[in-house]
Amino acid sequence: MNAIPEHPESDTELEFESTLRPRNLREFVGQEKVRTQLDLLLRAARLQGRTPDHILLAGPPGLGKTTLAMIVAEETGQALRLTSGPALQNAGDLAAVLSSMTEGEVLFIDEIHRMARTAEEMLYLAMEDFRIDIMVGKGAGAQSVPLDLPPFTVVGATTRAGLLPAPLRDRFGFTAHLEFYSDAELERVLERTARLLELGASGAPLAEIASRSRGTPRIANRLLRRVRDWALVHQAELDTPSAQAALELYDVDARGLDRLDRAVLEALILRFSGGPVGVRTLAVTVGEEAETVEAVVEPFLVRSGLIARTQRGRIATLEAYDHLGIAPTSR
Ligand SMILES: Nc1ncnc2c1ncn2[C@@H]1O[C@H](COP(=O)(O)OP(=O)(O)OP(=O)(O)O)[C@@H](O)[C@H]1O
Repeated sequence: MNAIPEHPESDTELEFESTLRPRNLREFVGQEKVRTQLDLLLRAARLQGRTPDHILLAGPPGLGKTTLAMIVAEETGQALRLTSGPALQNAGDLAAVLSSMTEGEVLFIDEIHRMARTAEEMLYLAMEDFRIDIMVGKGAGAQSVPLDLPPFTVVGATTRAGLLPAPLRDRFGFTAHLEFYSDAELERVLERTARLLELGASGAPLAEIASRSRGTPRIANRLLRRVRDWALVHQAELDTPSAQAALELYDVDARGLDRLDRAVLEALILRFSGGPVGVRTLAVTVGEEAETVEAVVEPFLVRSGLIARTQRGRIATLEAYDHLGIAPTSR
């Protein structure tokens, strides 16, 4: 299991995240291209006095999708409604949300790829024509009653854009592909967080944390908090040795791999002779959900050059053997 979980788990973690969220596009660090594209889209809508087009945000967890949805609402001066794919398990669940939307509101649907098919079909119509058909009554007497909706903007977020059916993908006027952050960008995220938390830290220790944060702001902020705890308990400065000691304690290695990443790599090398092997088989071997391995572990390990995707499955690279200190001759 992850020592530093990918998703916020406790109320304090959630509260911590929400206090750190940038409130507008200027405060949002990195993702230059997406920021420029989004800024243009919002400004054009404002100039034309209309609601912005629907927006799809795609990318691994913790890169800022929820934050961007909140920024869209903030920048358009509208309220944000939050729901998620798993909460929309039938058309009725979605109808309840849509029928109470007011003009211009922003509807954020997290994990939109996990909606039920019937809800998805209702959403196509709502996004395209701002209309839904509601079933009233049951059995032979059931009737479909059309309901007009005011214009609104859907912001969908997904870690798996490929799983969205094409008709739904096509309803979005703009798809933003969020990329992992560079170490320099993460350092800027951490500088901002350190300032907001009044930690008085800058420079080298933040660079150390940034380089172990898997290109992900959520992880960077989380690790900073663990380092702060360590420095507090040991009555030490929040400096580079404190950062190294704290991160070692939480099993985050010099390249940012955590226990789950290493378990996947070790399984690939030791149990499957370096591959090729399917990602689902790897997930079962390490006792983790396939979706977590596919959406979180694999993109990071591929980006780090430690595993490669081939047509026949995943293979460990020489760098992976090197990183784990295993001789490639054991292949
Ligand atoms: N570009 C950024 N600049 C500064 N902080 C950021 C940025 N992106 C994300 N963060 C911070 O990282 C944390 C996680 O971001 P967010 O919840 O928006 O990610 P997400 O992509 O929606 O993740 P998930 O898909 O798991 O819900 C938040 O605390 C947010 O403040």
